Amino acid sequence: MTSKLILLRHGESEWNAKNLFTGWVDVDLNDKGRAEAQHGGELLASEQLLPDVVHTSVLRRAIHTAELALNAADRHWIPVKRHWRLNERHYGALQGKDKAAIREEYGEDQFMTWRRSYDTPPPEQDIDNEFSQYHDPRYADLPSEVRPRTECLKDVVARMLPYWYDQILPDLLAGRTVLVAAHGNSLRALVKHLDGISDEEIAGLNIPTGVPLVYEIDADGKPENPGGRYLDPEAAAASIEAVKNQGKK
Ligand SMILES: O=C(O)[C@@H](CO)OP(=O)(O)O
Repeated sequence: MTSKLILLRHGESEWNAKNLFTGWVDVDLNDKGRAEAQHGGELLASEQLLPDVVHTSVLRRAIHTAELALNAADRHWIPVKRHWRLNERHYGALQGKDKAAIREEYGEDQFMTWRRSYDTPPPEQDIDNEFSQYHDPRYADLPSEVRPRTECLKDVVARMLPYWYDQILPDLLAGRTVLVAAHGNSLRALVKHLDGISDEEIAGLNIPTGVPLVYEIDADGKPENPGGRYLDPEAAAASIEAVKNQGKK
């Protein structure tokens, strides 16, 4: 028996369009992002991939993407589970900064190390910075040492995996079709785990906005179709290219 796992990165956000490092800043979708989310849901409906449960982060760009996609698939009524462990990577002191300006100031190597290396986090963010979430009430129950001030992808894998094993995988093993609406880097962390991608190779993997990626998960929690299947491969390729080139003027 296999179950269907659908990964959906949120549609374009206001800060994706402005080329700003976002991380845990709670930025909303723009019009293009809303249209992408709706289109993602239409693709699900046309393939009869109908989620039984949805897991999202606690950030509105993922929450709204899930709502728009499920509405388009007529599945707006399914149970929702939200958790900070699915949040975007915390981008530390880079949150709110212009990607092209950072690339210019620090050079391509440092810029790409901060963006895509597996284990080098950006500098820590001051907890009183205007783009810090340290005092945000939605994280009030988290012990202060768990509230990130910066994260590399390795940190995201470590905080995301307990949620995978405790919440998402049990839904799949119960035979449910599961939608995970999340973020570029939290989904890179999950895909790295599912496909067994090495720490080096994961640097080259980007997730497109708003295009469902479907895995068939077996009874051991492993994909029967490694790499998954994008429901709109052309749109996925175009969006992957755009994500890759962020920060280039
Ligand atoms: O700014 C961010 O939070 C992420 C996702 O939009 O960007 P990047 O692709 O550079 O990791």
